[in-house]
Amino acid sequence: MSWMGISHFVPNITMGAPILSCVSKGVPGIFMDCHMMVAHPERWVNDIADAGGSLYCFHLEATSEPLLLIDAIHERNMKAGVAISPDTPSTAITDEVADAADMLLVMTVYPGRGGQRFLDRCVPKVSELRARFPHKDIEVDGGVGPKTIGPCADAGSNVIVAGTAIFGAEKPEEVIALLKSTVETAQAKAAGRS
Ligand SMILES: O=C(CO)[C@@H](O)[C@H](O)COP(=O)(O)O
Repeated sequence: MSWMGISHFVPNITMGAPILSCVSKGVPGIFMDCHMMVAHPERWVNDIADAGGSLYCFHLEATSEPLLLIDAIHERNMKAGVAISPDTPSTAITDEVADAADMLLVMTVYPGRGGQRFLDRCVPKVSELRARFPHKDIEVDGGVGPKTIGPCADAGSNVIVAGTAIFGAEKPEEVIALLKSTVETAQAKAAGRS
């Protein structure tokens, strides 16, 4: 599987397991990328799996046993994501953890709320992870929109979370199209270089 061929776009909505359950019933087959900005992420794996979660992304800072947690997520047939907050270096994600995970998430704002300013200083972490893991899904989340997607895409991010940029837009579909096309163009450029 080549990351060059993968590009997800994830509209960001804050919700818990009961709402996920309703969404999964109402939209059968929907891929629900669940970013768990919680302490003790081990506690919620079963609830999210039962509610129809597709990917369970936990914060590396919130667990001392990331490999066991990834196993528990996989046992419930979900993909596993590993997130790092702005002050955590990319090197905190060991090769072993990255190999076990399905996706790595570089937060480009501090976890907590939407509408924060994009932190440019997090972008080099995307490049570092892309260099180490050419085939891994790498997500960015926080302050991503038409003005900030370029550096994320060029750094090698192929999974984009956007909240304010979409839900605050007059024409959300145009923003979505722009985010997607920026990632696709960057991927095509990177493929030409390799
Ligand atoms: O929840 C978080 C950060 O706490 C992020 O997922 C943001 O909510 C993304 O929203 P925007 O920054 O795109 O508005």
